[in-house]
Amino acid sequence: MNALVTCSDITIRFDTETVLQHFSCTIPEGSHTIFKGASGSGKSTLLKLLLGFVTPTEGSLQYADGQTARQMRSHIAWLPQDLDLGDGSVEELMYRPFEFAANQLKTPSAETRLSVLKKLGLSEDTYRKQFRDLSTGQRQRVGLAICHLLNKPLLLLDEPTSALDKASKDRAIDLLLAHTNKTIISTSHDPYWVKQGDNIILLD
Ligand SMILES: Nc1ncnc2c1ncn2[C@@H]1O[C@H](COP(=O)(O)OP(=O)(O)OP(=O)(O)O)[C@@H](O)[C@H]1O
Repeated sequence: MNALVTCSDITIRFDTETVLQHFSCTIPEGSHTIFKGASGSGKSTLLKLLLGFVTPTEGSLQYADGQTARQMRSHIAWLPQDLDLGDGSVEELMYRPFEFAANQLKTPSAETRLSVLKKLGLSEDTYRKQFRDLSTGQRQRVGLAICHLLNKPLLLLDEPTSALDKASKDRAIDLLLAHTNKTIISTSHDPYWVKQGDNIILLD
């Protein structure tokens, strides 16, 4: 498989803290790559590097087609940890990402949005609720539903199963991982999710 992204000898330093040092990796196109490591090892920072939100102190990051991380953003669906979509109902907030010009043509119907939520085990009642009133696991599933509906070639998922029970994890795996030709890069401590990866990168 061709490399979608290559990290070469990357060091990331915040003030006096060195989060990553001389870190290199290759992420094949079409892989499910998982960054696995202890809390504080730099997993979320790596996803932010891939999004261009963090700049390496040393080293370089290259996407296959010569695009910068910032240019790649329109091809990426990102699920951050502790997703907070702000005020509004799930119904309203699921529209928001489709207001951006790059996503407008993909705007899903209410029927499609509901059907994806149901595939993740959420009900119509959840769809009508205020996002801020949802449990952490329900929020996480709304985020996964949005990532799925955005239908981007690259998914970045930060601890996507941290608040999910086994049945919800299985639904997320069926929706996002089964029969896909996308590249998925996730971070996880969860052995059940890590089993789904085909390129596991351990961080010290
Ligand atoms: N913008 C920032 N400024 C200063 N320090 C930061 C910044 N972002 C991350 N860090 C530090 O970098 C280290 C790694 O953070 P990161 O969130 O990448 O870890 P993680 O492996 O994802 O952890 P967890 O599994 O707990 O989510 C932490 O010590 C964190 O405090």
